[in-house]
Amino acid sequence: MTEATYTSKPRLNRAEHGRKAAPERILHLGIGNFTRAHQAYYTEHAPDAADWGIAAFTGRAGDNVMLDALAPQDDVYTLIVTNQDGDHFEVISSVSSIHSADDIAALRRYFADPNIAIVTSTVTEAGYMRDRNGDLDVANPAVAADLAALKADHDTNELTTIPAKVTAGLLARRAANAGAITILPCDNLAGNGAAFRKVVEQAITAVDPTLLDWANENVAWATSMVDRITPRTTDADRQTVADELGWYDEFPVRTEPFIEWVIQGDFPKGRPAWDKVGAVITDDVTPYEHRKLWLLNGAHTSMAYIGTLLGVKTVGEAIADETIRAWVNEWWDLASGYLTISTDDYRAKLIERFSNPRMHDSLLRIAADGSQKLPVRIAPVAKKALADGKSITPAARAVAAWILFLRSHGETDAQDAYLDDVLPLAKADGPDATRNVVAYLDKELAASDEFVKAVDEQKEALAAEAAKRQ
Ligand SMILES: NC(=O)c1ccc[n+]([C@@H]2O[C@H](COP(=O)([O-])OP(=O)(O)OC[C@H]3O[C@@H](n4cnc5c(N)ncnc54)[C@H](O)[C@@H]3O)[C@@H](O)[C@H]2O)c1
Ligand SMILES: O=P(O)(O)OC[C@@H](O)[C@@H](O)[C@H](O)[C@H](O)CO
Repeated sequence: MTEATYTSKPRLNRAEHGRKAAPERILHLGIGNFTRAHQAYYTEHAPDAADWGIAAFTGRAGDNVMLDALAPQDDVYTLIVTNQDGDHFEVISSVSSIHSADDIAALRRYFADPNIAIVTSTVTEAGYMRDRNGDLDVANPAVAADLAALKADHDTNELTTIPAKVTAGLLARRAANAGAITILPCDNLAGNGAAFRKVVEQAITAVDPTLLDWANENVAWATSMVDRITPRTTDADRQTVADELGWYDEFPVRTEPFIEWVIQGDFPKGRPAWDKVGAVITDDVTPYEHRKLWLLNGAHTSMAYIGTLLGVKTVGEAIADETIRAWVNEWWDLASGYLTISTDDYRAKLIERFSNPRMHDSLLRIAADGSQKLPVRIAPVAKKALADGKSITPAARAVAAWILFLRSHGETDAQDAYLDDVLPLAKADGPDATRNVVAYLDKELAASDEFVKAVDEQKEALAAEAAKRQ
């Protein structure tokens, strides 16, 4: 790339390039690139966009890069849609403000505001702070500290975990008599509404059980399937914006043309007319969630580890590799057997999306937090296949690739909220080593000799394939 000159351009700003900030009625937890390409895009395009602004918080303490980058440009940013034949640009203005994950006082104020109608989240699977049974992980020191602090003082500002923060927010909403609210998770997790509800209700029970009745009457738990592949921002994206639009945007976001949002739930205080701009409102989101999570995300997760082991860097390169593509198809054949909605066009579309030559989606982005992803993307299908006597090879291959990835990249590129737990397991040797690491993902799978043997076989097969390619 030629020398970057984007910082020499005038800064993107709301007054010149965007819309006036809309009144804040949506509270978002965990703003990242995906929120900006997806929920903020739908809200921007809704016919009632002028009535619905998003007040967003970063998800984790210290994750303030986006906050700092967008503040000098009034929280507006450039969305780059990567069409096959060129880029399409637009300025998104629907994020009215961004706050730090540490600003618990501000979070409380928003929850206590009766104008806030909806809370959305993209805090990653790890942000739910669940244990292996899907319960709130009270053994986690951060969770335990938050629950103790909030129990002792409902006004404490020393909170770091999402379930405790939401509990603090709901306590404030009850105290302010601010009325009903919808909580609408947008994380890649089947049944994200029920999963989020479970950990928040368990936090409430630990902190102040009297809040449970209030929450039952006032919180509408929605569930959603979200889809739009959104890679990390690069300097090349910043330069493209400067060259094509003439302004300096420190945090543009590049995404694909495809977009989907399927929502199940009630909105007692209203919602933007997202359905007028393509969002699907349904009574049963489950089939859509399984299709997306198993086919798209399951293939992503498999490719992330297999591809990295075989020296491939992006999704586009992985799907172009004949061997990896054949393995993805094998996974899709297996998973499709457990879906209740059609997959033929969906699979063809996925190949097209993964192959978009202008998207450079890094496998390492997708490889993050495998300890949280394999249990929801791969394990459910593996268990069904075992019970039905079907081939478990594609599922075992994904698990084997993750173990080998941790062994080879655990100290370098692997990012995982639970790395301290899984790395020693993955690196262990001995007769029960594979069973123990599989047990971290799923106890039922670990109890299956057939599955553990298949993972061992796939570890050998993948290592041989990697050696062949060197
Ligand atoms: N990028 C995509 O293609 C895509 C598509 C569909 C869904 N999603 C969902 O959005 C989430 C975020 O993806 P992104 O691309 O915006 O990532 P990002 O890195 O741009 O932003 C991640 C956000 O999540 C927060 N976060 C990360 N780990 C957390 C934790 N353990 N607890 C609380 N908050 C945490 C960060 O603070 C940040 O605000 C994904 O995990 C996924 O659930 C992403
Ligand atoms: O966002 P994650 O980390 O849960 O998963 C990584 C990718 O599989 C994911 O971001 C996809 O790109 C996305 O789910 C497409 O809609």
